Amino acid sequence: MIDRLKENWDAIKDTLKENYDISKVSYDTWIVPMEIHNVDNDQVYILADTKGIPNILDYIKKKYKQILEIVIEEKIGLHCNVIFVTSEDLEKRPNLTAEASNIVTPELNSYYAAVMNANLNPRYTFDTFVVGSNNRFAHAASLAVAESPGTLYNPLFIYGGAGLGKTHLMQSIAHYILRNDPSVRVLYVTSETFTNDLIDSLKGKKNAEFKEKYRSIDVLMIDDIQFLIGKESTQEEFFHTFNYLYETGKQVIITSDKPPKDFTNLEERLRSRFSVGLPVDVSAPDYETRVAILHKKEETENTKISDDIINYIAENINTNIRELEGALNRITAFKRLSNKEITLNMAEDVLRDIINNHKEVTITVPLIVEVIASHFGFEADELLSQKRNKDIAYSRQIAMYLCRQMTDLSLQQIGKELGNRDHTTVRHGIEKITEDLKNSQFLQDTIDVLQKKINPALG
Ligand SMILES: Nc1ncnc2c1ncn2[C@@H]1O[C@H](COP(=O)(O)OP(=O)(O)OP(=O)(O)O)[C@@H](O)[C@H]1O
Repeated sequence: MIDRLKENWDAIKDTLKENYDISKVSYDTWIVPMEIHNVDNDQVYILADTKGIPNILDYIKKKYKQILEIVIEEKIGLHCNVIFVTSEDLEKRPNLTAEASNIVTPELNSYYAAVMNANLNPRYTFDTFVVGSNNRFAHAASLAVAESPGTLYNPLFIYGGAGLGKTHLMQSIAHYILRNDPSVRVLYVTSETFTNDLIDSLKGKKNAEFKEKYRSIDVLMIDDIQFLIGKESTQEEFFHTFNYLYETGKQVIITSDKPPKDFTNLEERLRSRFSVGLPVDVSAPDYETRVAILHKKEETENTKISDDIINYIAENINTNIRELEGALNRITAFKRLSNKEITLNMAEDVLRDIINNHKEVTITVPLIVEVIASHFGFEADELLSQKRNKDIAYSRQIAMYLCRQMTDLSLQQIGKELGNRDHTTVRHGIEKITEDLKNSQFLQDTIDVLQKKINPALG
């Protein structure tokens, strides 16, 4: 029977995803890591990943036991009793045959339920967030908002480059609020979900449902707002949702890859709304913070990697925390699979492609200029010169646009490096390309090709 169950395990998970109302984050967090541990007559032992969260097993049981039993019966005809176990249970009692007992208080239970309803990643809490010089201010502001939502900084606008902890910080606020009071209605969505919900509501004439979902809450968190900008009807609806929540004293938290003032085609009224609150930035962590993040990750994953490997990773991956974690994950997986201690030489081998890729993607203005000039058949010097020839001038504006997109430089710095131009000229160039992109697929394709040439890792 265990073989049949194993063969059908993926199909069982797919059915759960398709036929039961499980959010993507819950599915990815709880269902995906589940494995069959054992089958004893009609007792099915399932190994669940508790992510190190104490007492969560009871919650998993309440939520998924019954539906798993139904789907297992449907798929392989086994009328069974599902029992969840954890790897810690198995370490302590390898021949475990009785259900692991976990006591969960009603308060904890309501908190876990609220975390699920709000769409939160259980890992993204203040406890697991490392504070360094790159995020100290953003962290302090987030904590202040968590302590008194809707009163201090509204909206809180967290901005910064990819993989630097914006989502983690934003969700930490939600966890903190819910831990204190699980009845607070918190909702985390990406801009994409917001847009899709709006489109569905327009198609199905379910505007009332949409409004109910987005206006009946106390804390709304919208991730990566830059993807919403420029989509006019979505932007319009967001404006109304935002106003409604703001005027009724509810907290809004937004993340973005850039500050409000840099949204060139963000409607003026939205930009001024955002400016009422507090914009805080997160930047790339320094070496000490990178080491601390890696140690924190070791601690939460309950693994131990030698310090020279941790230092090696921290020295070589310095711009993106997601990549930093990816490197550590790779070492951990390698250690688990090979079942032996990893030396620095082995780690260098295992991480060679990540670290080399990482080295290749140091993007500078001269690199961007070089790529654009050779793509359009000019000399790099011509792009930096004062020549006003139409093609050169347009390529220069593309360079301004890509420098803004692909580096962290300010308008002033870009202007300086692009032949000592004024920042207003740079802003104008970026606005021109942004505007043209709205109507030209050809320009969009050109920009895509150039970006991949500048940063092959994007290919
Ligand atoms: N200060 C930190 N301490 C611990 N982990 C961190 C920290 N900052 C980021 N991380 C981890 O790095 C990963 C990426 O972070 P996150 O998804 O929050 O980045 P982001 O800024 O929202 O990225 P993107 O803009 O690409 O969505 C996550 O796994 C997160 O837990």
